[in-house]
Amino acid sequence: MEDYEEVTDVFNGVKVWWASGKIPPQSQSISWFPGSEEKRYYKLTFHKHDREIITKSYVEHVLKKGKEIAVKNRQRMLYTNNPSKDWHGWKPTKWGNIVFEHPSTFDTLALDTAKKEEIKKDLIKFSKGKDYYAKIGKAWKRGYLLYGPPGTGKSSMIAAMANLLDYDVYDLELTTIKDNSELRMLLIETKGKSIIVIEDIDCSLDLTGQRKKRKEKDDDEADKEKDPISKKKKEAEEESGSKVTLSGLLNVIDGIWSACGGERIIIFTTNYVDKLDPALIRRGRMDKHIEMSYCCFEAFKVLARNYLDIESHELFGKIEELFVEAKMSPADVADSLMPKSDEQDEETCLKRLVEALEASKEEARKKSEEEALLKTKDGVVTEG
Ligand SMILES: Nc1ncnc2c1ncn2[C@@H]1O[C@H](COP(=O)(O)OP(=O)(O)OP(=O)(O)O)[C@@H](O)[C@H]1O
Repeated sequence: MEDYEEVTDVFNGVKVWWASGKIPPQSQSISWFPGSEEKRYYKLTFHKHDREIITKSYVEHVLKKGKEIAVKNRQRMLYTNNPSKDWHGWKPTKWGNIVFEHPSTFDTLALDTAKKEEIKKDLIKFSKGKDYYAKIGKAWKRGYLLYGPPGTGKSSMIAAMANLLDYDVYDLELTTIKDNSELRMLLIETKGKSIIVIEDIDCSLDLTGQRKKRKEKDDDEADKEKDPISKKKKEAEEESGSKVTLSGLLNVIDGIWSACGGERIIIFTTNYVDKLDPALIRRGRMDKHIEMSYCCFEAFKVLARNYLDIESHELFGKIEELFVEAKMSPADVADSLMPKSDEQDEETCLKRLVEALEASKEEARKKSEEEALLKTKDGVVTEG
């Protein structure tokens, strides 16, 4: 309401009158904060015989609606954890934050429609589950594991989830956390109505190997030197000096953090789901596993609508055929579909995609031929 504005409202058939006003500052001194002493107020007027309904229900209703509107209008934040050397000083700096404005939504996400609906329903059920979680005696949290090759939309999915639920996002970078107690301090500081994301969990730390037996570990060392992911992991670990362990992470997820308030979603992403320790991703911890896979024709149609504003085209038939064998990530499909200049029309972009799909199909064919050849060779060697 503007200053000195008057409005009427009707609640369960009862009419009330609201007026806004303000009390000017008492002192005339110059303040660093202009308007800080000015007091705004609202005056509510109603008939005497409606007193009971107003004091018992209406005021409560107004406060509840007010809170809902405030949540809807609030700016959502993207938090990232600062290295612990920056945690001290005149203001708390464990988490740095910027306004979260990622445009991805479930409408713009290229994904099988049934899968999309299932995920949306799951999220909405969770967000409305306060009483249910209290009734069954479980912490109000839910874990998701998003896995799939690079560029299949894992980050876009997280943004779409945050936008659907109006949650903040905490992007937790494990490699800059010194040890388990720092991890605990960070997670305790997160607020409700938030999504905590640990991206590329397989690369963050050597979380996967912690539970292996010593001997098995030693045997693995030689292989690790050859494997690029293990090598990257080892380098990250050595560089950061982080001592966060798998058991530390699990303790925080299951333990103290669960007990201190609710409505948190935790998401792990990985490109290599097979490499994760089963303890990390078992149901109960990661309640829902979502595979983000290569683009299919249905997902392509969403991208064509987003990028070119088209629902159909004569090239769609050919593109549908090519998607049966070609393996392209939605990110690569999106790149082909995006006009690179004003002269490029939908035809040019679709033709570019057809070429890319044909190249990918050819690559897939060669690969399977090579694999078949290797299998035959193996057979000959065994027989010999
Ligand atoms: N399923 C999708 N729907 C819509 N856009 C997508 C999808 N997948 C990828 N994209 C597009 O490709 C870009 C990269 O995707 P994104 O970062 O979400 O992939 P990712 O799976 O998180 O990749 P990485 O594993 O490399 O982190 C996005 O900015 C988006 O424009």
